[in-house]
Amino acid sequence: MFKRMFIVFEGIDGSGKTTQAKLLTKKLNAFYTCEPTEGQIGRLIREILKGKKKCEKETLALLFAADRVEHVKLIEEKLKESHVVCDRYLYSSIAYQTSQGVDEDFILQINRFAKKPDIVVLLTVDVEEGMKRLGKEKEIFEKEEFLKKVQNKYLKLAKKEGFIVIDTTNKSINESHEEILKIIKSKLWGLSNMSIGE
Ligand SMILES: Nc1ncnc2c1ncn2[C@@H]1O[C@H](COP(=O)(O)OP(=O)(O)OP(=O)(O)O)[C@@H](O)[C@H]1O
Ligand SMILES: Cc1cn([C@H]2C[C@H](O)[C@@H](COP(=O)(O)O)O2)c(=O)[nH]c1=O
Repeated sequence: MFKRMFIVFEGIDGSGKTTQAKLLTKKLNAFYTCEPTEGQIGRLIREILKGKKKCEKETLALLFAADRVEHVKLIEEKLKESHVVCDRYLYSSIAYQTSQGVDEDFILQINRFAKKPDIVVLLTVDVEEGMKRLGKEKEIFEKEEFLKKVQNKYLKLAKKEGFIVIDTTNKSINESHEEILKIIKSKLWGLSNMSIGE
């Protein structure tokens, strides 16, 4: 039977998520979306990430969860029409906010409404290489030591939850895309016997 897939890309800043999520979206004729969203809560989060506004780490965790409540509604709507490719989701909250020192159970509780993705792709990168790829205007989490902690947390989650893990460190954008596509195609065929782009 035909099933539309909810595919999530995760990884530290500079791992190549946006680039790869957009390439896959095009290939699958899917709907692309990201977190933080472009909505009013997402915009407030961006100001905090740029250091223009400050709040407690638990408040930030609650803002990400609130933004996600709105986002899940959109994702469910879009899944009626096509596959959905999402650039960051719940696992960003688990990896980043626990690395900031927020209690993991608190994060899981406030995100218990979150729809489970069908596939999660974790992109990894050597942290120094990832930092080099980023622009000059750094956001609050774009610091080497912090991102190492976040990546370790992601790798633990990947093992527990069965994410697809792809290292982009020494690969070109196209090489990473081909590797992702190959695995996603086999998963899609395995899950629903459907053809790509349907
Ligand atoms: N495999 C790669 N090799 C070299 N450069 C890359 C690779 N993948 C992405 N880039 C470049 O690195 C920069 C960051 O990529 P991208 O925005 O996709 O990363 P990201 O993981 O979404 O980062 P962020 O989380 O900070 O938004 C872009 O300029 C992109 O062109
Ligand atoms: C969804 C989500 C995001 N973050 C962090 C991770 C990044 O540092 C920024 C988002 O910026 P990007 O350019 O889209 O990578 O926000 C987080 O800490 N928690 C979350 O739930």
